[in-house]
Amino acid sequence: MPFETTATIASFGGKLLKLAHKATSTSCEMKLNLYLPPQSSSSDKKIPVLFYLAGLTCTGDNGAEKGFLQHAASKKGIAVVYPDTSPRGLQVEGEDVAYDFGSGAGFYVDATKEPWTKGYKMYTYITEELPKALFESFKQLDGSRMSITGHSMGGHGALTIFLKNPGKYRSVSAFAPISNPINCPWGEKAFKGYFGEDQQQKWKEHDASELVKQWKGPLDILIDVPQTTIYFNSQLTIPSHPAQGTGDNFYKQGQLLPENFVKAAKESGDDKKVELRMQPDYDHSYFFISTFADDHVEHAAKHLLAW
Ligand SMILES: N[C@@H](CCC(=O)N[C@@H](CSC=O)C(=O)NCC(=O)O)C(=O)O
Repeated sequence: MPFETTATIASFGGKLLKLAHKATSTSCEMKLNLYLPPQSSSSDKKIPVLFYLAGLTCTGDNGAEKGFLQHAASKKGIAVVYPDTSPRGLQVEGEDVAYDFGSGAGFYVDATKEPWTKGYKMYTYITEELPKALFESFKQLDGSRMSITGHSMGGHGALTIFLKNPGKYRSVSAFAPISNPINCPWGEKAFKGYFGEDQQQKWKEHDASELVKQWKGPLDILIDVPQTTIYFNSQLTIPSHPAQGTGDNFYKQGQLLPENFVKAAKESGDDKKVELRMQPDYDHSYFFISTFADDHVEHAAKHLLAW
């Protein structure tokens, strides 16, 4: 369906469009933000696209307003898409009960368990319906050059969507991603609800630490996690006691488990480069994301602008 543009806001020399469209996969109107860098109006060349998937409780506004990805995107000539994190207002019983399930918590999967099959199809929305609609409506976007990144639940979405679709995205990176959802409380709750407790194979199909074991060929992934221990290029040191004090409470609670992802990548081959940077003192918030946003856009640009 075509997009309605509800606002146009100047940002870093380009334009942030607030968009809405009726989506079939999610059975509702979906809102999103699209950042068009200055190059999209000053050049005839099509511009590549970076998808930013947000975390629990977010809409497409959190990243657009607080993530600061537009700063580097405007310099590199990259468009940024900020989708919503779930369908809205479907009147599914229980969808607004908890912050970590239902509204604002679609987990970028297609639910197979009732009653969530009604529209909790964020995997299809993000990988198929949204890009198709965008490339039909915005001819200056280059559908053959897409990258993906995300935060927390959105980091899980970015990693799994990239790993499940070889060749579709040029690169992936993540901020504090839920890296092994089948082994953390957030993931267990979501997958139990959207797939069912007995669907272990389905759970694994949406777990980055499982998917990376099956990846064929080289990988180049950037992950930033707020904490106080240093990891670099798969050189793994698992802390016996997670650091206390400042840092990421969700990491400390075992919700993120990035070590499991690095370990799985490392075990699956020497050509899997995962640069996991533990960033001292930062917390899980958008202060962390905005600080390292330039690096993640640079990482995407390295792949999007290479050919
Ligand atoms: N309200 C919850 C915490 C929710 C939260 O921290 N959400 C994060 C993403 S967490 C993983 O997906 C977020 O991005 N929030 C929006 C923001 O603008 O910061 C609680 O009470 O624990």
